[in-house]
Amino acid sequence: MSKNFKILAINPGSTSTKIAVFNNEELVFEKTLRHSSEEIGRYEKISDQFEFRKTVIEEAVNENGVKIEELDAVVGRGGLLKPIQGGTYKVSDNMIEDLRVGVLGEHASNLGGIIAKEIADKINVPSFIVDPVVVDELQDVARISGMPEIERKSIFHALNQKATARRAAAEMGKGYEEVNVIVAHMGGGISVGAHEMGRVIDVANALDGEGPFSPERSGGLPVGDLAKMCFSGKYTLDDIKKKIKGNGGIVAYLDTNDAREVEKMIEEGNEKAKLVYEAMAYQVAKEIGACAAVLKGKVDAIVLTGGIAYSKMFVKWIEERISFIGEVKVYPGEDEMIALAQGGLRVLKGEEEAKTY
Ligand SMILES: Nc1ncnc2c1ncn2[C@@H]1O[C@H](COP(=O)(O)OP(=O)(O)O)[C@@H](O)[C@H]1O
Ligand SMILES: CCCC(=O)OP(=O)(O)O
Repeated sequence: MSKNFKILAINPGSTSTKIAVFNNEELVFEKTLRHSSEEIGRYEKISDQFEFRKTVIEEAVNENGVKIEELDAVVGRGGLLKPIQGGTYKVSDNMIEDLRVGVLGEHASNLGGIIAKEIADKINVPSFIVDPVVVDELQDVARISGMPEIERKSIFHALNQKATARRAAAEMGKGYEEVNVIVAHMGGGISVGAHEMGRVIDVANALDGEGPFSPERSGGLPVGDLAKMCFSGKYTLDDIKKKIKGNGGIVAYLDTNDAREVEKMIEEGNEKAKLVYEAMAYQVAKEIGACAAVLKGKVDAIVLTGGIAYSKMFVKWIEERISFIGEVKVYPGEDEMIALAQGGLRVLKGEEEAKTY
């Protein structure tokens, strides 16, 4: 009989920490802890959230009757490393160093690898990351921004985008490498990617002022007005960065990062909440249209996923504008936890060698 591997999967997002334990691919338990903008806003830097996020993870493991010593591996969501290919990577000291300094910036996922290694090292088992947010498969033409000093970057929900695109392909009876799919992941951050035959050839950078605005990010902005704001003397660089990421989007307009609260406001007749929420759906739809052009109109399916895909109202607003492009598949939440476990399992079972960063 083949060995059973017990794996802890850790997924820090901008508005949540998701934790799961698997026995091979079988779920033992899963827990999602949501973090309000107020709770997250207390921390100056992402690295300051290390203790808080590690503690909630260890508590969840204990509360669900799993002993850390039983684990065979810990797999974390990969963060803002230097651009790399997709796959499973062993967490190494140089990776930890890049995640700590934020070589490509700050995001909660930077803590995924750091916490995974911290827990795994204590019990002498391996730690991995899978399909980090910096997976880069952009086609050359997509790298050109329009300003030579600035190159467009691939920063997105690679783990869930790839996992859900594979699921859509499987539902159509095909392999991921045989289909063209547009994936819109709608969580604390929003990314919309054009997947051509297994490669994400273009994607709006979910983190740094591209694409649709999101619960906590500004998305793309009119750059002339932004430049004026930057040099107005009213703001520091940190202030502007926070307006783009963390305190942007829905948080800036409505003071919450929780789409469910926005829906409550709308039910109570708040017209501003409705306008802003619909504008976010409008921008997602517009970006899906842009990806359809990238794929030259050859689109096998459009996937709507992430926490906000639970919202019937939001999904309907998007569908109204894009269903002419192709079949829309709605996968609320994410397939990230199982994708993390599977990435670790492939290595533990010797089916794949872990990549070195
Ligand atoms: N049932 C729901 N209806 C509407 N929005 C939801 C629902 N569940 C979660 N969300 C929203 O999804 C967002 C978080 O999505 P998620 O993919 O978990 O984000 P992240 O991983 O970026 O923290 C939050 O704005 C949350 O309010
Ligand atoms: C850094 C891109 C991925 C991202 O935005 O994740 P969250 O939505 O979890 O913040």
